[in-house]
Amino acid sequence: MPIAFELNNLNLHYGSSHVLKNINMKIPKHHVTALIGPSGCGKSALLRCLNRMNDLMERVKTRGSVKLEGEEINQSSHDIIRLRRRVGMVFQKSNPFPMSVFDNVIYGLKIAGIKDRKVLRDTCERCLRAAALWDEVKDRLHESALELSGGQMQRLCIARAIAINPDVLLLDEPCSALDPIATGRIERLIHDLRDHYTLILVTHNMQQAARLADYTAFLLNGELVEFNETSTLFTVPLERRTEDYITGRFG
Ligand SMILES: Nc1ncnc2c1ncn2[C@@H]1O[C@H](COP(=O)(O)OP(=O)(O)OP(=O)(O)O)[C@@H](O)[C@H]1O
Repeated sequence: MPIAFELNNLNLHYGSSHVLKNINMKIPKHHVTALIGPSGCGKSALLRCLNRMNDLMERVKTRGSVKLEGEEINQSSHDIIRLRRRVGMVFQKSNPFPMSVFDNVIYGLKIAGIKDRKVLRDTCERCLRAAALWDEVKDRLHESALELSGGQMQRLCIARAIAINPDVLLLDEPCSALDPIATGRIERLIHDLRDHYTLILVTHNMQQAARLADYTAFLLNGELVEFNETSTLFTVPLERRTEDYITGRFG
């Protein structure tokens, strides 16, 4: 199976705390992989290793190898701008820019110097359709994005992330601030996007991981305890610690 990311002996320290411990995993391409585990176990830290967002933090030290399609990204000489173009990110709290819906979606293209109005218009429509938002906003493209609902804002952030044609989308608890209806829409969207992108999802919600993910990784205290097909991990976990977590005995 084609692999998007390959992690070998990945270690991360924030100051004196050892947050990720010898992580080894291969994340399949064009599938949904969920990262689950109790609060503070290192899910977001691991996600941030995949587009080097940890570099923005102070007193952080990353050791080991992270390869994206065979290319080492965890070295200072790696082109971070290119990496972040290939690996888009959507956060827990949607963060539309204070500008119109249209300008939000095409923001990355404008930064890249694309000015052709037709290209910008077509990209905007294509990405809003892909994010299942077009019908709701097609008559409000030039209104402020800050007037959208929370769920619409989150889909707008997904549209903005895919406008620059990434290979991978990192989703850090994208539904945690949403009601069940908006969550359902985002879940359907994630399901549909897997044909075109590699999706890696941090979630607190085990039902969500079970519904959406092809593969699930269970982390505990910075260790990768188990990484398997979701159906296997939730029905016949190999590790006692996984079983205890998914059956609610701790966490
Ligand atoms: N900027 C930082 N500086 C120092 N320590 C940090 C920083 N960010 C996170 N940590 C610590 O790293 C560990 C892992 O944090 P991380 O946010 O990855 O956990 P998580 O599994 O995503 O948790 P949650 O589910 O609560 O979001 C925690 O102990 C946390 O306190």
